[in-house]
Amino acid sequence: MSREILTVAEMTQADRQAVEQGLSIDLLMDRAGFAVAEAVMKRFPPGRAVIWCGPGNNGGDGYVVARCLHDKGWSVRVEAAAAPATEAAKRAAALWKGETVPLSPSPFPADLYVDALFGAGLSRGLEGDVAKLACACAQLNEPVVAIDLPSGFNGDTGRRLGEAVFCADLTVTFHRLKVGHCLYEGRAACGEVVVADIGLPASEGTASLFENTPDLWERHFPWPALNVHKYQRGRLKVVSGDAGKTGAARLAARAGLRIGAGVVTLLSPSGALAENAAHLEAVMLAPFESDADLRAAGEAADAVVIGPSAGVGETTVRNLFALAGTGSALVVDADALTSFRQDPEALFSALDRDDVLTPHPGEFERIFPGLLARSAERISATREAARLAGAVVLLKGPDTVIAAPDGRAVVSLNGSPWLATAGSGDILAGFIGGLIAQGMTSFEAACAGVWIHAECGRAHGPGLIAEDLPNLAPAVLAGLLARRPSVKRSGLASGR
Ligand SMILES: NC(=O)C1=CN([C@@H]2O[C@H](COP(=O)(O)OP(=O)(O)OC[C@H]3O[C@@H](n4cnc5c(N)ncnc54)[C@H](OP(=O)(O)O)[C@@H]3O)[C@@H](O)[C@H]2O)[C@@H](O)CC1
Ligand SMILES: Nc1ncnc2c1ncn2[C@@H]1O[C@H](COP(=O)(O)OP(=O)(O)O)[C@@H](O)[C@H]1O
Ligand SMILES: [K+]
Repeated sequence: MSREILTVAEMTQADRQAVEQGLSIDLLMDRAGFAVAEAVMKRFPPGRAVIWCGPGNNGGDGYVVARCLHDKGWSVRVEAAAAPATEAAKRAAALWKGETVPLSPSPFPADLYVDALFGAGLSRGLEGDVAKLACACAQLNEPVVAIDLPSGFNGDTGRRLGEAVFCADLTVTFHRLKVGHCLYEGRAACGEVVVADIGLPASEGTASLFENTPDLWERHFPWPALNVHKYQRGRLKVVSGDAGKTGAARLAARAGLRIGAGVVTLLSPSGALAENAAHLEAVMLAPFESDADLRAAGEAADAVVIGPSAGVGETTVRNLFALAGTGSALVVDADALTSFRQDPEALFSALDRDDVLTPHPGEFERIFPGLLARSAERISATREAARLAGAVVLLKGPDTVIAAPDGRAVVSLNGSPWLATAGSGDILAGFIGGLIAQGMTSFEAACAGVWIHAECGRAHGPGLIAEDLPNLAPAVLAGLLARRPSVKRSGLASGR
């Protein structure tokens, strides 16, 4: 099942629906606290726990955790930042039979700490002793478990509400992931994230944001038919830069071939032909002299990647216009984006809805100046960018976001810093181009490309360089193929 990511308002709505359907807040709080205690007991041996409780329902959950852990033999100390202020929290606190002491700004010695101060709906920064404790919390060697979200973060943006924030090794949230778990810095502060089912009614159809998992796109993955020939597996072309700047395009071309495009051709300026020829085997090579040549090449392709080391300037602008007029879908990356920094509108008017822009934040700023800074977070910025461009936009980074002009949006959670290496974005462009060439729709190809790219990065880990990524794709693809229910019937499993 694909995982929905909710805003705080959507979570409140789910909450309200549950109450309307007769579920009591006390029952939900009990289940929430029990789920946190269960997650704790699964990971940590019994010992001394300090529970930091806030005045709201997040604190209410904390009193339930205290009760559950105490019942299981833990030695529990409850520290309250303020007296319980909601009716449910008051009742939960009353059921805690142990002592409750005022919050200490420096952590009392313990084996484990629970941050039950504030949840994802927090609207202002931490202050006073709570803020002091947050700073001390960062220095703790013992595990910290956050209920819902580490306190101090905005659940809708992942941004800190003030200077001081808590950080955790484990975060247990309820019903669904919230945006604040998925975007940095909130994401970095969460540690492992567990989404506990507390019996809220399913909100299917209401969320407009999803985690990028194969469930979203694997039904449409372009596995080859048994009797396919190479041209039917898709024709991808990649535009090379001039002599001395050709490696990035070759990386993209190789990635496109690895992800399954049947025929991949590097379109090379004549002056770079010898250099490219010296480094290519299965990837084919075709020269171009003019934008008319490129137009003809674009007509005979299913997808074209333009941008990796293409060169910034008029030539790339002309080349993009030539390709944009053809029937092939474009993946517009790197220099092809930067070439339009003076006139992004010209790029947008040349694009179709099946084209994909793949900027990193620097390139994003060049073609959508100020948009990231004036948006609440990168998801709304990417959605707006897709609407403005009339194309799929993929904003790269540790929390890559993919958005379509119709408002669909997806966040990737499987990336790793090993991907932050020169040329890694070129491989991603090639993966996406290769999938589009095979007939996948552009939004799904972008999602699948990002997911596979990240899985390759994880599979390799330390020491990864961009050249490694295409060679890691076969194992990731094999894993995807094995998930396919009809894999035996397709004949692909046996390789017959
Ligand atoms: N959704 C669900 O289905 C379920 C949700 N559950 C749980 O409920 C939690 C949400 O509870 P919540 O709404 O009571 O919010 P929460 O963060 O506990 O406290 C807000 C309080 O803090 C106060 N306050 C705010 N900022 C402050 C500051 N900087 N410094 C000091 N005070 C500050 C603010 O006061 P005010 O702003 O009015 O002054 C208000 O009193 C959620 O995270 C989850 O754990 C579960 O029980 C199961 C079902
Ligand atoms: N810290 C990180 N965690 C996860 N992914 C990252 C991180 N930093 C970069 N990436 C990913 O690595 C790739 C880098 O692409 P890009 O910046 O275009 O590099 P290049 O231009 O060198 O190819 C993108 O897919 C991006 O999402
Ligand atoms: K919390």
